[in-house]
Amino acid sequence: MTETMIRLQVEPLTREAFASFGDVIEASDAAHHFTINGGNTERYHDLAKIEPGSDGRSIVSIFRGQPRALPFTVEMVERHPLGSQAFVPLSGSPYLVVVAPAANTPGVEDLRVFLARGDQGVNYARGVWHHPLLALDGVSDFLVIDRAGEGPNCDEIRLDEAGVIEF
Ligand SMILES: NC(=O)N[C@@H](O)C(=O)O
Ligand code: NI
Repeated sequence: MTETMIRLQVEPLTREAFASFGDVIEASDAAHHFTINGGNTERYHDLAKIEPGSDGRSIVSIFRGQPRALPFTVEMVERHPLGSQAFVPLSGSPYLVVVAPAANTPGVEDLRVFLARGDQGVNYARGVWHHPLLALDGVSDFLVIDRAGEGPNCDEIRLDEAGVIEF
C-alpha cells in the first residue's frame, strides 16, 4: 500500500494568526505608525520583538534562498532556543512559513503553514519550531536578524510523519 502523506493546509499570513509564533513585519495600518521627517516618511514602529538573549548579540545577514519545488515535503523542523530569528524578504516574492509551538516536540499535526506575501516579514520568537527558509518562485534574498553568541542555538528534529505542501 502506498503511504499517503498528510496534506498540509496553507493559510494566509496575518498578525493575528501568527501571534503565538512571533511577529509579522509589515507596513500595515494595524501597526503603530506615525509620520516623521517633516511629512516625507511614515514610520511603522517597533514591529518585532528581537531577542538575542542576555549573552548574545543581534546580527544582520542576507540569506539568498533557492526556490523550493512544489509539492514540498516537510520532514524536519528546527528551533533556536537562545534567540529569535527574523526574515524580511528583499526580492518581493512570496514564500512559505512552516511553524509549530515551542512547547513540546512537534508532530505533523502541530504544523501550521502560512503563505507570506513578498512585503511581509516574520520574526520567529525564541524557541519556536520552524522549517528553514522556504523561498518560492525564484532565487530570493531575505534580510535576517538573529543571534550570534555562545552556546548551541539550533535544535533540529525529524518528524515522525511527514506532511506535504501543494497548492
Ligand atoms: N541555519 C540557518 O541559519 N537558517 C535557519 O535557521 C533558517 O531558519 O533558515
Ligand atoms: Ni531558523
